[in-house]
Amino acid sequence: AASPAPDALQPLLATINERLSFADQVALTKWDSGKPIQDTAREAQVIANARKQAAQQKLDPEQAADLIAAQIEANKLVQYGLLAIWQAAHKAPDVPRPDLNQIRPKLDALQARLLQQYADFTPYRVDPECPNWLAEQRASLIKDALHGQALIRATGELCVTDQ
Ligand SMILES: O=C(O)C(=O)C[C@]1(C(=O)O)C=C[C@@H](O)C=C1
Repeated sequence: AASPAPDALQPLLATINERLSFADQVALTKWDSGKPIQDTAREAQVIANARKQAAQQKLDPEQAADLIAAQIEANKLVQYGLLAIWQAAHKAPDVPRPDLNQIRPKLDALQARLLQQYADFTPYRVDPECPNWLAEQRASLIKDALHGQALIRATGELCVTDQ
């Protein structure tokens, strides 16, 4: 029988999903401000933080950077998708939203946990069952097509299928 998913996977996916869920709030601030979704300087800062944090967590800085880069790509995928929907509708949801400078510290705050959980899962990335575990556990987190695609993007490099 196939081996069950390691305990390290579920918390990692929960944190990946938590980070992704901030994309909706970020997109609303960008709708309001008209600022571009892409903020290259901020991305460089987030990734530089990941490299620094990796050193403290027995994690290869390049792998930490790659993981966070995938999270940023997934975040933008949600934002572009939502902005396109709101543009077509000429309106965005009328819900209260924090400022971008209140959301960014929340993204920063979960990053150490995300990297720790990634470090804990690292030995299982090469397991031949990894893609099956991922497919199974992702399914329960998907709330709609857009966020589903983004979660697929966010976790697209978690399993190492050849080397
Ligand atoms: O902070 C922002 O402005 C975001 O849109 C969030 C985020 C991220 O995922 O960290 C994504 C896209 C930007 O290019 C920079 C950072």
